[in-house]
Amino acid sequence: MTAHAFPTGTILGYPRIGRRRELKRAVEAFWAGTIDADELEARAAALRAATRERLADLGLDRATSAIPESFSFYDQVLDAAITVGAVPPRFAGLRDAGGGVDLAGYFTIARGVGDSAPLEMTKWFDSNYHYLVPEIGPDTVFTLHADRILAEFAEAKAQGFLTRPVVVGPVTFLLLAKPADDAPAGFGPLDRLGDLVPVYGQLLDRLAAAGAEWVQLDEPALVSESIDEPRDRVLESAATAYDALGAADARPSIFVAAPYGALDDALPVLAATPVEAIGLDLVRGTLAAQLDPVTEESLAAKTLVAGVIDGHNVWRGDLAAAFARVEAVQHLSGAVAVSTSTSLLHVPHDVDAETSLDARLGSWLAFADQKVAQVATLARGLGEGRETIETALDEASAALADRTSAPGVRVPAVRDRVTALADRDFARAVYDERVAAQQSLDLPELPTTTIGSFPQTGDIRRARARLVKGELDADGYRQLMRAEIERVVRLQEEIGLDVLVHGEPERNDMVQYFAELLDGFSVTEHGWVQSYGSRCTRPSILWGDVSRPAPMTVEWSSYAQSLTEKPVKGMLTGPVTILAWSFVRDDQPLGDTARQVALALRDEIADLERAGIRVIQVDEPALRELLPLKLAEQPAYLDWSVGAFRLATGGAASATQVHTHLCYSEFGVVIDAIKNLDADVTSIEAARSRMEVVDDIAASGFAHGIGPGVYDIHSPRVPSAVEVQALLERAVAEIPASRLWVNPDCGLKTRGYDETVASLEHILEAARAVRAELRESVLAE
Ligand SMILES: Nc1nc2c(c(=O)[nH]1)N[C@@H](CNc1ccc(C(=O)N[C@@H](CCC(=O)N[C@@H](CCC(=O)N[C@@H](CCC(=O)O)C(=O)O)C(=O)O)C(=O)O)cc1)CN2
Ligand code: MET
Ligand SMILES: [Zn+2]
Repeated sequence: MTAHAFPTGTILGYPRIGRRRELKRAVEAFWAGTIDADELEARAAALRAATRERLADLGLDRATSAIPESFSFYDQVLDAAITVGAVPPRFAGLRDAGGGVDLAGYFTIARGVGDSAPLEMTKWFDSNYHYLVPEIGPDTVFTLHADRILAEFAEAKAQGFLTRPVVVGPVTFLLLAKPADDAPAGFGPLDRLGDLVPVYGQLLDRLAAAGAEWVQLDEPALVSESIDEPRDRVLESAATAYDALGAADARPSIFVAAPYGALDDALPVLAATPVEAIGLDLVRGTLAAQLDPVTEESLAAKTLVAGVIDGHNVWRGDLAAAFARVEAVQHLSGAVAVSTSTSLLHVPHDVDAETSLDARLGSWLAFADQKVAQVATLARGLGEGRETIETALDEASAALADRTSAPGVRVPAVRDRVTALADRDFARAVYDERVAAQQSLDLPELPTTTIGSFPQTGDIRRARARLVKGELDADGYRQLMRAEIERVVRLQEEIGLDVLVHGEPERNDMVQYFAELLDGFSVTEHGWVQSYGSRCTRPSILWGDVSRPAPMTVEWSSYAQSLTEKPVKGMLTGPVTILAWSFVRDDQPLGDTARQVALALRDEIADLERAGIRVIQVDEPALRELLPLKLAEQPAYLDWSVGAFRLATGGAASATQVHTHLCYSEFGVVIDAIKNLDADVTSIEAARSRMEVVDDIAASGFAHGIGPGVYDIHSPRVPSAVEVQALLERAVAEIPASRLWVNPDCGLKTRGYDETVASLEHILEAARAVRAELRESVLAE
């Protein structure tokens, strides 16, 4: 093969949802049946074309593979699964004559249909992006379906671009997969590497024939030590895969990207393979101080793609330091390129779209477009000399200095309160004492509840949009939300739930809502970031010291409680999750910031108690997400994160039942941390993995209340009562009924009312049936 020069500036990927969420709207319109597949394809193609032009305008080269083809209709891991033909048998009927699946079929695998549950969804490394988990068994037949990848490359070519296809690499693909249901014990997807790699080989072959000069294979799994596979085997697999792929004659040059941290011992392994370029995350990782001579020699012959612009955060940052990092890499290889540390998928499109943002704050920020421009600047410095970019470096340094001294960044009263904290602030009374005090709640066996949100209807969102636009005044908005709360409370009473919620209609998002009410945060208007599929969030920006000027939730919760005799759960988002789903200041340890947020929540809990709220849930769905990928960093993280939760809840009276909620599975790894949260009741996601997690819980000795989810709220499917009953029976077999709660996997905000009511009714029916079974078995004894 001919060696191709790598472009001097590139990015690992770009947001695909569209500057105004055009893709979300198109995809949802297709699901709703208001546009057909051709129309959806046309809109997606227009979006891709606009993205390429934009990236070229921002300074990425049109002709040298600088622009990545990183589009996806739903998820890049699902795309890879479809590309290699890994369609689970339950979806075999969706395949066409050639074995591929069309767009409708693709979405069906993502979202489920009838009795066929969708692929499981879980967090993509330590981000708030969710991927679909491929299911691989011993019999999965890998066959190439490259039509989409080839079509997008050809589409770019016709537009006058030579782009770089991006695909999840084979090792990461298998490491992120789970064994198919019928796989024998001891089987792991990685066992199939030898069968999968030839299909990637065919893909490279086809891309070369189409004229691709470079292809990017993303291998973030090589960075993570939190992977259920011995490290030796991971490294061996990387060597095997890239030796094999590299050996082909007809192939594009291979760029292996390793975002989300340092490659560490995987760097020598990749260096020893024939791949032409390696991407290093130099924001999270640093270059190893010492590399062995063989590795040094191999690296000298490769292109090193220096990921120095942070793809995971929105700060404009220290551009001069980033450039120095690029220069340091030049000691290793004569061929160095500038890039982002990760795909820009995690950041919004454009700061300039934020016309209401404080200008001073805006000058400290860089969203995707600004980051692309930063890459282009550094690439120019690399090619033409540092002096040609001196002004840009100085301007970034000045913005950084301005940030340090701006009002609100350091508030003495907030800092003094954190400094004064003592051990007792992190602990409640012992659990048994709390259980006794909470008897007054008078709950039945297997108490039923929901996770907090009820469907966010178009009416609710439109009301909020009108409030923002000034078409509805605060009082009118308040009346509409109160009407919604009343409706939700009545509905829960009719269905027969035991612990009610107010339904969270007033929340645009469970983090943004609090960010808008706390000092130290700012929010954006258009700063959308894809969370999963068509769902997006607008992460808030935590730039200063955090404090609570006034109560945030008391009015809504106490109104809901005034409507019913049943306990209404107060609903707060926990400190770790507020941090995880915001863009957080990087000028102090996260743990310090977490304590500030925790104190604000602690005051809110005290106010809720005073208002007569007896059950309070503090959601921490992101506890697992922020767990560092490197084992050595995990204990310190678990210490500050668990500490922040305990600080937030530590002031609650014994009679107040503190709940927490976590979703996105893999609880095994954080089960001790969950225990240490010391909540009275913990609800977790379990339905999509059919209660697998119950084994982990039983084995861990977890001894507080636990509600493994029985309804997968990410899918439009309504589970039958029989199905829910089977899940509950599985749970009762492992967990004492006295500690078991019955609830969905997560909040219901993305569901419609019809599905919600039907599903909750089935859940109640199943709970009653299992309660009856329990009574019978007691009588029988
Ligand atoms: N931050 C965060 N991260 C999270 C989660 C989460 O809830 N929050 N949950 C998990 C992921 N799950 C998610 C579940 C749902 C949504 C979701 O529903 N997002 C909504 C947007 C939510 C929102 O911000 N809503 C706003 C703005 C809504 C909106 O789009 N308004 C329209 C106007 C209203 C209309 O006419 O419909 C507009 O701006 O154009 C509001 O309600 O006020 C969406 O994609 O559609 C996102 C993530 C993990 N990570
Ligand atoms: N209380 C929140 C809700 O029900 C928890 C969501 S966790 C992603 O929506
Ligand atoms: Zn949840």
